[in-house]
Amino acid sequence: MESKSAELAAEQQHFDLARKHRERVRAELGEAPDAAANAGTGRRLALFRRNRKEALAAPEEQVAFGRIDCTPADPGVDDVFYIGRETILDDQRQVLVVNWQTPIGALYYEATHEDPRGLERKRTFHCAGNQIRDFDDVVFAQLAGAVAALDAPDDALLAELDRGRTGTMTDIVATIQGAQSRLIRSPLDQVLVIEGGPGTGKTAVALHRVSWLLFNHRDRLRPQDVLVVGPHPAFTRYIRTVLPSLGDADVAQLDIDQLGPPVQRGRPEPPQTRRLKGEARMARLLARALENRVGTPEPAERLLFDGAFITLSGVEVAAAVAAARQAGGPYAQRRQRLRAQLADLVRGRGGPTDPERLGPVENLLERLWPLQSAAAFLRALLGSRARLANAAGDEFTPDELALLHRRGADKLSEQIWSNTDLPLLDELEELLNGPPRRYRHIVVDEAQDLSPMQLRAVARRSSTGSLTVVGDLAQSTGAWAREHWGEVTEHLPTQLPQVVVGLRYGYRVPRQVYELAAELLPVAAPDVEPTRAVREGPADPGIHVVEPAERAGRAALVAKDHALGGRFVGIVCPAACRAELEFALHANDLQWGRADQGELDHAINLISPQEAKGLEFDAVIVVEPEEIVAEDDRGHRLLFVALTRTIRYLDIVCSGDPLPVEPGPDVTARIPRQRVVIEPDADPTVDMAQLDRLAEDLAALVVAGAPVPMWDEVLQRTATLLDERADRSRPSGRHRRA
Ligand SMILES: Nc1ncnc2c1ncn2[C@@H]1O[C@H](COP(=O)(O)OP(=O)(O)OP(=O)(O)O)[C@@H](O)[C@H]1O
Repeated sequence: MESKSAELAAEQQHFDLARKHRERVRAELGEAPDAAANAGTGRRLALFRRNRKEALAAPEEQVAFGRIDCTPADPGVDDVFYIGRETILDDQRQVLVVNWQTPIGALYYEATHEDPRGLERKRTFHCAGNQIRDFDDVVFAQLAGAVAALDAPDDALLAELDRGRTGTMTDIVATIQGAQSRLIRSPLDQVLVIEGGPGTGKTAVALHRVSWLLFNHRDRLRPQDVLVVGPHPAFTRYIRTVLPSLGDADVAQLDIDQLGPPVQRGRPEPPQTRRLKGEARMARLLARALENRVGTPEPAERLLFDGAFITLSGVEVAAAVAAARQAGGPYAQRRQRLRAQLADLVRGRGGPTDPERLGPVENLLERLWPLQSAAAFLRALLGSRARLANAAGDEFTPDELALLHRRGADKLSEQIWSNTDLPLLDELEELLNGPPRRYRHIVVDEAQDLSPMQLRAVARRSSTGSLTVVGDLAQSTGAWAREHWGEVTEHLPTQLPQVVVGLRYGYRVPRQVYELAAELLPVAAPDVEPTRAVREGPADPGIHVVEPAERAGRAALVAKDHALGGRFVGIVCPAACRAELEFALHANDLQWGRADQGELDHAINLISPQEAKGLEFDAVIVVEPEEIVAEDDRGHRLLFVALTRTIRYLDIVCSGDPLPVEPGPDVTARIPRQRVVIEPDADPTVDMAQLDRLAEDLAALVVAGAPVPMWDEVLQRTATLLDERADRSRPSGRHRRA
């Protein structure tokens, strides 16, 4: 047998050769002459070359991450394949490296001791750039006695998971696990629901599935045919570089609110209204309300053309309206049809034919079938009790209609919309003008929280019914917290089979942290199976129980400590503690990123528990779990989400119960995880300049977070929050505002 150093040298020779040919291709793509017959083709060729070139791995990157040795069909003939991000051929078109997306690539990920898939050996390379440092072998034939070892994660995976995090997700091509690979490669023509606990790789799998589908269904799917929908802007920013790094730059990635029209947002709403406006029966209410806008003709319609009247009988106009009502298609298209019929009637009576002279027809049309925009229509509908009642049918009670009713802004341009208005506007847009741009495959992440109206907005963008739906019922919160996937899939296209498949191994959350978070599961989601954490963390969770007045200062100090250690930090903070925390960060001269503005670009980032969904950090500080639990009807799930955002360190800073699991005794006593002991600082002293800066920051927050007409409301709410805080921090209440 060859010595390891001889083998390493031979492997390095292969890596060097493959790299040489990859660089040859790069040079050729840069130099290829413009042989196109015309300018359009030339542009397309140039674009193709640019995309091809951008898709090539960087010159310093390793050419392959693995190698498989197949059992040779002919004895004496080696069947060895190197697996990498892209296929590399030499100048004789001999394959030096095989793309991970090919069926041969699948063998690398999916061979197991139980089913070696015809492999003798699987080799994993450890490299610095294109320089091989070492490799590990799994020799399948020798595994009979060492099966258990395979259950443990391999070194390459552990090294990848230990890598420090930043504000952007990276691809996992080199370490895709068998179960993940099978989901990535499952058929295009289905609604595939990928479920699994936090950090099982659902998002990563869904994105790699997009790349795999694009590669393997080139004939049916172009990058422009795929849409990825995420829960909020910070998530979209977090995942945005994965697909481009896999060579698929042109896939649309939007957050769910971007599916609606671009209107001014930020209107708050009570939970019952949010719930009601998300229901599917709202679609029927809108459709009826729109049909109700169609008018009834007079018994005789007299139209004045150039000084002479033409009379159309009410019966014939009503027949034209009825025909337009019954014709299929969107409102605007049926309006066109009515216009044409009215013009025909006028022409039949000797009226003008020139469209320029058909003003009276336009007036009649506008009275019978008024032109509508989605926003103007919805503002008028929600602002009128009578219109709501007329459209309600027997589906809404008077109390429900009262929840929907609200006074609209005086001008449409000043209207502020809530998030639950957006799918209504989108629905109306389709009723008025027809379907939006459609896609052949759609990925929906964090789908467990979407309302039926939001799911309808996704479904109407699907031209084929092919979807990848990603989520976790144990993390389902908000007005539409779900218990079963059927509650989600019933609102999605049904022409293709619907399949729910689970991922069971947790790659993000260290064992110690997951065990703590999983104590919530019996209350949060009793039917959900816990995941199996694949690795240990560097430390037990730190529990800091402090006086209320110290809470924010302590959280800021813990964050600072982690940031100084070079870690990417997320502070998950309930709304009730947000202001005090911003104050404390400020007082400690710490800069922070704001997830509510889609920013995760600082060492320390401040996020709400709702915004935490889908994100991850090296170190997470969860502030006041009791408040997080109080923030949602499924508050234990919200806390579960918050606790499972860390890839390494977790700290809980609170003055109440660090793990409010109900029913049960105070858990402080039974948590043996007192890792961090930071001596509490004296109250931060604040000078006037600091107060000015704080005021400026607050003003900037208001300016960035809400349009001008809402400022009063925001400030009033802020005052209420401050009053509440003052009550809690100073029981005497002597500093309360008058
Ligand atoms: N096979 C793998 N190799 C390396 N890293 C992996 C692998 N699978 C998952 N990860 C990493 O684990 C982390 C969690 O993955 P991901 O965000 O996709 O999980 P998730 O199931 O969507 O989590 P959540 O439900 O909390 O949003 C990410 O950092 C991801 O890169």
